[in-house]
Amino acid sequence: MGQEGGGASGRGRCVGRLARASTEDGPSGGQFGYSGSVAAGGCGFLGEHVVRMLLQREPRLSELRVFDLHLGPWLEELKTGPVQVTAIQGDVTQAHEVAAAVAGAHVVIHAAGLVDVFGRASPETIHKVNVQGTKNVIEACVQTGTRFLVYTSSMEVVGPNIKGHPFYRGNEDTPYEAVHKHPYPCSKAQAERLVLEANGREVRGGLPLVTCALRPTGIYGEGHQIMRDFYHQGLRLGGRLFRAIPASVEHGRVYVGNVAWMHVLVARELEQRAALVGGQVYFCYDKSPYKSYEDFNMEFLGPCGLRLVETRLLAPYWLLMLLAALNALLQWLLRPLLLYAPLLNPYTLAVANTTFTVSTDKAQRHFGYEPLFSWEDSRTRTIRWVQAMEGSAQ
Ligand SMILES: NC(=O)c1ccc[n+]([C@@H]2O[C@H](COP(=O)([O-])OP(=O)(O)OC[C@H]3O[C@@H](n4cnc5c(N)ncnc54)[C@H](O)[C@@H]3O)[C@@H](O)[C@H]2O)c1
Ligand SMILES: C[C@@H](CO)CCC[C@@H](C)[C@H]1CC[C@H]2[C@@H]3[C@H](O)C=C4C[C@@H](O)CC[C@]4(C)[C@H]3CC[C@]12C
Repeated sequence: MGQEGGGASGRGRCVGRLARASTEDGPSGGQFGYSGSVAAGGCGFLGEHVVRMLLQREPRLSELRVFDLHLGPWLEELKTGPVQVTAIQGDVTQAHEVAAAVAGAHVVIHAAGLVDVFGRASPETIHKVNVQGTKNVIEACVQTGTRFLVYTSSMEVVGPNIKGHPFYRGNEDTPYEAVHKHPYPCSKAQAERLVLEANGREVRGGLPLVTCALRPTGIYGEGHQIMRDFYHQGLRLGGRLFRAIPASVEHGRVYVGNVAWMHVLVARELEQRAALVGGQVYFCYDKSPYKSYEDFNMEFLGPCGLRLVETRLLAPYWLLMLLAALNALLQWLLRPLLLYAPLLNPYTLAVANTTFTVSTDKAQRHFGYEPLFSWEDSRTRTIRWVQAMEGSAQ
């Protein structure tokens, strides 16, 4: 699955039936049927799976608009199918572009966002894309009369918090001291609140908006950039990765296909179950095992030839904290000259080193969600994807 930000097409260029978002030449409300959907961020890691899942598993769908800042070349292959797929290059921070893309759609799945816990983007940019962008999506629904909105939130809206409190097999009602300091979780928490508060707002035509938020834990699967990074790092280190986090720290993970399926299902069910689902949050879950972040990655990287070397004596936690702090300092010092954004920083270390796992059936109870992919399927698909990567150790 392609997910590189750049995509093949530059701003304003076309892939398939493609439009540049604008209120003048964008899709018009009358052009699309009742079953039209918008997948915002539809060319990202999760977004691509959502797009493909909608096309495979949503029989009522007649038209799909894929809205993204960077369009992927893979959209080309979708134009031959029975559903009318319109790729729209646009920016969620531009209200008029969002409104043009949303006009006349039945439902919007908003998975567009700036996912950055490494300090690549400024806090202002993260806020603009994740918070202002979400405001724009909500206002577009209200102004154009789109009634159903599914927002991709994140586990980080809850935690882990900076105090390192464990969230062990928690659910949507588990009390937890959510403390947001980092720009990314702050932005996701604000955006989620906006989406939930918008539930019940009157949209054009007089009917109420129905919204909900899905909170994935760490997503894995085909197209996962960080998995790719770890794999290449392991190859560079002679087929080894070094354990940095105790195996006892559990990190919640969920397969991308199941996260996509949950989005498609809730988008379908929002209309019939508006009173129950509207204004609700749901963790994304499946049967993936509870493991540490590194042990979980080894489920895929192990069969691809990498091994995890135990280094507790070589790398005690205080040393990791020191390295993370050093990385943060270097990032700040080098900022005027270059972008230094390694995986390890005080925030990522805290997230990786704090137990955060969910155990819930809320999505099953509210809208009949069952994981589409078993753990064995999810694992096999992810391993095949890693093996197919160039430079495989196999
Ligand atoms: N990856 C995870 O583990 C994870 C976990 C929980 C929640 N999430 C959430 O899921 C969503 C998707 O994440 P992902 O991992 O697929 O990230 P991603 O970066 O692969 O996808 C995000 C997509 O949004 C698009 N985008 C970014 N800025 C935009 C803008 N200004 N206008 C229009 N499109 C824009 C990007 O081009 C990209 O295609 C995000 O909202 C993220 O917060 C991800
Ligand atoms: C100490 C390192 C030695 O191997 C390991 C560092 C791993 C970190 C880079 C990742 C550990 C946990 C990840 C996050 C988590 O899976 C959930 C997320 C939620 C989502 O909304 C965005 C991505 C992320 C923050 C994810 C990012 C990478 C980790 C911090």
